Amino acid sequence: MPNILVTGGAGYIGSHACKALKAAGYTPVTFDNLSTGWEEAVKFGPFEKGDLQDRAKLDAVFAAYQPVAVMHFAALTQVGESLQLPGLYWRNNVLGSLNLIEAAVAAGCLKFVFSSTCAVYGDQDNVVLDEDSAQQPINAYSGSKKAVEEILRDFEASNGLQHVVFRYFNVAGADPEAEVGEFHQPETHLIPLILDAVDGRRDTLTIHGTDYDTPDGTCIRDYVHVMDLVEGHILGMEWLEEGKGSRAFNLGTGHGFSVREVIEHSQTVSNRPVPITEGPRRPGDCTKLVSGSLRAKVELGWTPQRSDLKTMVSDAWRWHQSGHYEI
Ligand SMILES: NC(=O)c1ccc[n+]([C@@H]2O[C@H](COP(=O)([O-])OP(=O)(O)OC[C@H]3O[C@@H](n4cnc5c(N)ncnc54)[C@H](O)[C@@H]3O)[C@@H](O)[C@H]2O)c1
Ligand SMILES: O=c1ccn([C@@H]2O[C@H](COP(=O)(O)OP(=O)(O)O[C@H]3O[C@H](CO)[C@@H](O)[C@H](O)[C@H]3O)[C@@H](O)[C@H]2O)c(=O)[nH]1
Repeated sequence: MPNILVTGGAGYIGSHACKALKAAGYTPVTFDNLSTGWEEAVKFGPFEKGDLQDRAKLDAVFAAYQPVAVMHFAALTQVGESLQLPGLYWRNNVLGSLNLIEAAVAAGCLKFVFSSTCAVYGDQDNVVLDEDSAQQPINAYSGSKKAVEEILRDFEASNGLQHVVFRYFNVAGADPEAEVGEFHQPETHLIPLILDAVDGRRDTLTIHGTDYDTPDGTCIRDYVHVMDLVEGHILGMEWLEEGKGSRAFNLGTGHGFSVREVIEHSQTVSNRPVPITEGPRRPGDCTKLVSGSLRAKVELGWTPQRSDLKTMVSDAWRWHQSGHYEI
């Protein structure tokens, strides 16, 4: 089975990608420093503990496993933290990615799949966000992702690095078999926080801002199921294997849900009330992020199967109740 180097394979999305890669006939080799990930989540292939900034370790891993491609999920991902600590984000996400890209090119591994974000488009109200939309990041996190996209383009020009960039909208849900799921410490993502409030792990869910220019005053996001998202990555790998060249794809459903709508669905799925508190806006948040593109569907043949809100919350709830890595 061909090896794929999966950076961030101990994290939320990377661990689901490893499961999908194994099912598709690849061996996922996880490279992760466990800064926000969990060794218990590495279940589907070998684990190499290491930091993206350790070039010698990266070179050794490329030499040992001879991966045919890289899937690069490893990053720091909290918008709020990136506003407080921009240097940390630029160093970890940009210098770390540059190191990885240089190591891949040096090893002759010229197929690269990168986790970017719809947040690279910034706060563009009433604009359809397609892959050609202007990129106007409003925080260091999304700025770091835009920078890595640019680095990839430069290494394509210089070394022929073929890359697929996926700009995710809000990733949600969990493996329906609950082998892996979402667990961040601290958690900042809406759905797991709602479920924590539902089952008493926290007192309340604070709604970050109720005065946005949206129908119910709360932010709107486009939620996509993590299993659908990682299936998109398998299609992205096949795209590169078929020599179709570098391309950027949004991965979202095109349907937006407000924070209050997500809370309502969570009450229905869990059949329990969600205790809420209305709080101020969270710095760095955009009002509305919804994908306006069918490119992944049309060109990759990506057909999301589980990305309706009820299924996403149900799968997250099942995982939530099955026990976490850290117990
Ligand atoms: N979760 C979302 O909704 C979302 C949306 C858009 C984009 N993304 C992107 O998807 C990717 C995965 O996100 P996630 O939600 O799974 O995050 P996560 O924190 O669960 O996983 C990230 C993993 O990367 C590892 N890591 C971080 N820095 C590293 C370094 N320097 N060296 C080695 N390993 C390192 C962490 O230990 C962790 O296991 C990230 O690149 C993120 O920016 C996520
Ligand atoms: O306790 C909470 C947590 C979140 N929210 C709101 O819920 C929405 C979604 O927030 P969250 O789940 O934290 O996701 P985002 O901040 O939208 O960011 C995610 O989605 C982005 C793409 O949209 C990615 O780039 C990021 O990595 C990923 O964390 C936002 O409006 C938040 O203000 C609350 O109201 N209360």
